[in-house]
Amino acid sequence: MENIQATLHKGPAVEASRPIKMTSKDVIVHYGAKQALNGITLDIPERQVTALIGPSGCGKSTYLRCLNRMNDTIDSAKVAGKILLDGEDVYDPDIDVVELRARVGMVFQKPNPFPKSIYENVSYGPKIHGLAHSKQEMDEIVHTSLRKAGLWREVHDRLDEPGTGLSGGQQQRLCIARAIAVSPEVILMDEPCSALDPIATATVEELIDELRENYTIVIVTHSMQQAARVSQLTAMFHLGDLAEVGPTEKMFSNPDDKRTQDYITGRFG
Ligand SMILES: Nc1ncnc2c1ncn2[C@@H]1O[C@H](COP(=O)(O)OP(=O)(O)OP(=O)(O)O)[C@@H](O)[C@H]1O
Repeated sequence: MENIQATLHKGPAVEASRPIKMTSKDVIVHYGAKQALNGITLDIPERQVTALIGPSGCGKSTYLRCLNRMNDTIDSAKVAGKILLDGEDVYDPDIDVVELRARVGMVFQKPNPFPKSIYENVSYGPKIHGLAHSKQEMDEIVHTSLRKAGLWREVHDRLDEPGTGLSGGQQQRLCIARAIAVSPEVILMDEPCSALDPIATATVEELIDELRENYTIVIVTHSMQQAARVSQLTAMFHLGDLAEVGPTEKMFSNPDDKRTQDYITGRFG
């Protein structure tokens, strides 16, 4: 616990009055007969990093996937309850899911660039969403996204080379550039550093800290040091329940719930 306290982010703590970007109310998820989430009610503050922590199998990824309806792609998954983005029900039948996933983008555990050039990896989303009307506009989007993802300096002279030829950390930042290219409001990250070495992890963590200026970020992480370093709000999941949510500093120094206390001191998980 002392170690984690030493790594706590020294930036501004979560502001009590921060506007709420996404809200979930009583979210229940079943995979077939198995219940994975038991009724999650959680507010995600705008332009902050919210970390989802908890032992393996407690439902963190399931919850994350509800936020942009990625669970729709799993046949056995049934989602109940409400999830609102700026007050709008993301499960409303009139919602265009492709549009929703542009507004609420996702970065996965394993970097997954398309087997295409660096340029095409970033331009693909803007192309299908019709965001550029000329080659010049597309170049601008691609270059800006790569800059925001902290990758421009490393790749600007080889945009035509395959994205899969980059290092793991660069590939993950390429995936972040790809998410940024369609101007998302929220970026969901499911253990984005678990396949990366410590140096690439530090670079991605610094990037997450910069990105929160413009984007709302929700990150699933197994690393409590990472949650402490990058997030302002931490939500602790346990066996499909939300055990506790609070400012990261408080969660790692003085949690209210015994399950959080036990988890962060390594008693289980
Ligand atoms: N596609 C699926 N089909 C059936 N059950 C699933 C599926 N995905 C997850 N589950 C189950 O739902 C529960 C929650 O899983 P989930 O992956 O959300 O947890 P997690 O906290 O993200 O775990 P981890 O930290 O190990 O990634 C687990 O019991 C898991 O086995």
